[in-house]
Amino acid sequence: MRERLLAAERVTAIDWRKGTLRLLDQRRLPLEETWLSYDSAAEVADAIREMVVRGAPAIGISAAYGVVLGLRARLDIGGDWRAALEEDFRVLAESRPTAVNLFWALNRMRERLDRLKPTDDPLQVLEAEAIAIHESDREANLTMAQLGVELIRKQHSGPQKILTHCNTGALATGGFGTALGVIRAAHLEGLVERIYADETRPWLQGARLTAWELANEGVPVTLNADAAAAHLMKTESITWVIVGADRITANGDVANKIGTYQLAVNAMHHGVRFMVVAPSSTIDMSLESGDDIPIEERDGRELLEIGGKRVAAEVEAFNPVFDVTPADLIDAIVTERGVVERPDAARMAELMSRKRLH
Ligand SMILES: CSC[C@H]1O[C@H](OP(=O)(O)O)[C@H](O)[C@@H]1O
Repeated sequence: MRERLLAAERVTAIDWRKGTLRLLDQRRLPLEETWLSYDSAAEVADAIREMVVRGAPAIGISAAYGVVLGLRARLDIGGDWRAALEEDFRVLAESRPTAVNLFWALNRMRERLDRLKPTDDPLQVLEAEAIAIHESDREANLTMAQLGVELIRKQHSGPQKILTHCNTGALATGGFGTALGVIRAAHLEGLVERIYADETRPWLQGARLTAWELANEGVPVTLNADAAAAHLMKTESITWVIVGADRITANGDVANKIGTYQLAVNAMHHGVRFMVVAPSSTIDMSLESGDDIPIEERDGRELLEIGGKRVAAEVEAFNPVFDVTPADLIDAIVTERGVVERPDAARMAELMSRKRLH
């Protein structure tokens, strides 16, 4: 399956080449494929905040490259570059609050800096670390894709109708995707009859990104309004809801795109299995439960406007962009360390004690 997934790869969102970071501007997809170049940590922080690049793992990977850009600038200036670099770490850490992959990546870059030997070339070492973070995420996605397909096969044979939310594909990660990586692999294995993609208001990651990724690869996909998801579960024999995550806490609660929680409640009601797919860089064992996860609220204009054009009445808008699904509504969490079925604190701790499978 690995080889077929690699052969099927069409899309990437992050390009690090000869010391320059280029990001595919996801605000313009699917109508325009525009790449933007970045030369500083502050610019990368802006790109994350403005969702040029989005998706928990992709945010972490981009921030890691942002640290390298900051380091190069500080070294060029000279002086106490290590102290000056703290400003770059700060602006990157303040870009978005919920996806723990951002903080995981920044901590990993900081730890690598702290292990520098006097003979090391800081720029070379940090660039290698950022590239390793990027490549490790792609590898994790390949591993999770295989584990997710095995989980589907364990419950169902033949083509399935699967519903997914937001975008968890190559655009949200270092490649292949998390939930969408499982869906890609399931399609390659003949396990997909149809994918139902929630449009995912207000930013429309499903309508603009997931539908685009899947259509590009000939995966049968139908776009549906978020409000149609429960009706689809009731009338269309959907067997799985498969989603990503932005932060998973020690007890297995999952923060993900707004609308995920109501999908899980409806999935429970309709006997649809609920799978979360995320690398262990999304797991935050320092938080006991989902109650502790900071939930990002974005500008209400994302609700009041579409494509920059006002569509709503002149009213206040409430725009939290994540919600928390309790562990007891989740059938399985798939990571590159293995699968946790019926997640709880003990099972999450056991998972995190395991080595990565790749
Ligand atoms: C591969 S996880 C992607 C995760 O991130 C998305 O949020 P956003 O588009 O706001 O960055 C969404 O929660 C996805 O599940």
